[in-house]
Amino acid sequence: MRLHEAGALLAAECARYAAMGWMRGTSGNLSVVLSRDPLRLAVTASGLDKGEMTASDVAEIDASGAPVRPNQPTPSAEAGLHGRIASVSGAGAVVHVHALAPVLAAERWPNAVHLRNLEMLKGFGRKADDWVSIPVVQNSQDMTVLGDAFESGYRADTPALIVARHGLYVWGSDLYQARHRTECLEWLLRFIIET
Ligand SMILES: CSCCC(=O)C(=O)COP(=O)(O)O
Ligand SMILES: [Zn+2]
Repeated sequence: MRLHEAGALLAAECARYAAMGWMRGTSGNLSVVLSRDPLRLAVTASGLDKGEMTASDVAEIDASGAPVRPNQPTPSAEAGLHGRIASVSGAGAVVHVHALAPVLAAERWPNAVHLRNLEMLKGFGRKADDWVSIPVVQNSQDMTVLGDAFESGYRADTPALIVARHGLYVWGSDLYQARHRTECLEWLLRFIIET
């Protein structure tokens, strides 16, 4: 996929998340894999209103989150974690939203949020009666620290990470699978808090 095509997809997806209230202010960021070897991702630009993105508001980064082209927008401050997640998991797209439910759940369960016996787990790629634990890591401004915390708790069957007092990461084979998983997991986290 070319960078401009990826930018158009990312802008459209951001508009959907913003409409759901999960990218308030300038929060949240998205990425999609452009190539696997070497790993290159298109990631949303930093500090913009994600509900107003255009196809040009995107940067190409490597696996460490470093920009690989001159004269492009500044990549998301969280680009390094996107690169790490895509590298470790093999995902084709990574979603980061600032929905409230994951942050509330992490306050209540600071190590992992456990889910079971819920039909919506099927929308997260699991069986309804699986035991599913969403890992929680402490927030950090250092993406290497966050990436190490992610990797130490990584399980291939659990494509999500809650960053305490910050937000939610979810990944999938493409932006659509990642969105469907994000929507279902947000529902599950809301359910577990409210019950
Ligand atoms: C109020 S948003 C704080 C930064 C953040 O957590 C985020 O998701 C957005 O950062 P970006 O650099 O991608 O705009
Ligand atoms: Zn964030």
